[in-house]
Amino acid sequence: MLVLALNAGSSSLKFSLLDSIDERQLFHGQFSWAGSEARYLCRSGQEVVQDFELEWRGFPVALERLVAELSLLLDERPIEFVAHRIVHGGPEFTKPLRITSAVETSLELLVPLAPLHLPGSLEVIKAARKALSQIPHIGVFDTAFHATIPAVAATYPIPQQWTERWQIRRFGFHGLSHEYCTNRAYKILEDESPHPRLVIAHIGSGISITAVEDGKSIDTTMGFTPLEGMMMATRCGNLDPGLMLYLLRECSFTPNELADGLNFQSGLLGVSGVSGDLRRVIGEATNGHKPSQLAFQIYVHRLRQGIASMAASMDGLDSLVFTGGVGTHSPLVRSAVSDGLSFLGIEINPDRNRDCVSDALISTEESEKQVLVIETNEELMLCRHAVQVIMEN
Ligand SMILES: Nc1ncnc2c1ncn2[C@@H]1O[C@H](COP(=O)(O)OP(=O)(O)O)[C@@H](O)[C@H]1O
Ligand SMILES: CC(=O)OP(=O)(O)O
Ligand SMILES: [Mg+2]
Repeated sequence: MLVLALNAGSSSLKFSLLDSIDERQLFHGQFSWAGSEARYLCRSGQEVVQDFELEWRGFPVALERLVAELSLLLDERPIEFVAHRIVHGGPEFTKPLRITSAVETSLELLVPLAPLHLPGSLEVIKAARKALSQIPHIGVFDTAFHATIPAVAATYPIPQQWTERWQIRRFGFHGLSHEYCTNRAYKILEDESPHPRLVIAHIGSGISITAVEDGKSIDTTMGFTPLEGMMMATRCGNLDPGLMLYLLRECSFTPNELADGLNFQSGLLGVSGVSGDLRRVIGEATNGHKPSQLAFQIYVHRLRQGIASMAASMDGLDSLVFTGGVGTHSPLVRSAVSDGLSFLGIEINPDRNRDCVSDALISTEESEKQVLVIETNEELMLCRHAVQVIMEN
């Protein structure tokens, strides 16, 4: 069966066409949300078979064009179902399911919990259900992998009545990526130890670091929303809640202004004043731009704290995994972060780190803990979960 997997993130929409039988990825590409133009590559394995530009007039146009291009390339072999990554499932959705109009309506209510993600996701779902109306569409939730987080790590220390009345918990995100990396790391490390305790650092536009024990998520740095935790591209990450009260009460911010500032104007962009794209921040920092240098330092400082805190949740770690756009492609970030973690028994080999083509081990032979770089594959997890839903129904 051919499955179209659509992964709507905060900075991009990635797509893959997979054969669910042998899990081969026939085409893979991505649109950038930013700008008025979208460019994508269709890949068959590593070989670029299509490379063309689209005029960006919203996702519906792009999707129609994509479906048309794919059917030509597939020689009319039909797409049999679509799997959608949905970042927030809230308390209601903890398992993958078939998307109906009622599900869409429930997801609209969750938009305030993931304002950077769900509006784009809903646009994608609506357009895809229209363009491919005859086939099932399955929603797979980023939050689902974290349903195993125990109360001690999932509960905020706020009045219990609030927690119960508004079903508040630390949900956690990037579940598809953490799940993929868990399976992949276990496979790579199978000769080393049977059930290594993993700290998985997913570092992309959004960042979450997860503690995985016996294959299960037991703690993670993102919480009720994807705003908690690390400093991100445009998101602030952890703040003193007292600061938000101060900004609201004393500095005449409205809740909407605060939400906009913390989601879209903070993080790397906010501190550097340059960009949320780490490559640009590093470029400016190298040229001596002081705010970009500070942005990079805070970014790394908080990543070290996040990794160490996840290790503490498991009484230590056996292996550290870097993944996500930055984790996979930036030797600089991996070495800067690891340099401050020698107290955890982490030591990376500079040559392996620099030359690494993932998936690879980059720790030294002497390092007490293994450090891996894994190229995540959220689209494959989307396909697997969606197939399960189709089989069960
Ligand atoms: N070589 C690199 N060095 C630093 N950052 C990189 C590099 N390659 C990609 N990135 C960053 O990765 C981010 C995208 O990560 P990704 O996980 O693909 O994003 P998304 O969160 O949209 O899924 C971009 O913001 C880009 O800055
Ligand atoms: C949850 C989240 O932040 O996702 P992304 O990194 O894809 O924006
Ligand atoms: Mg992503």
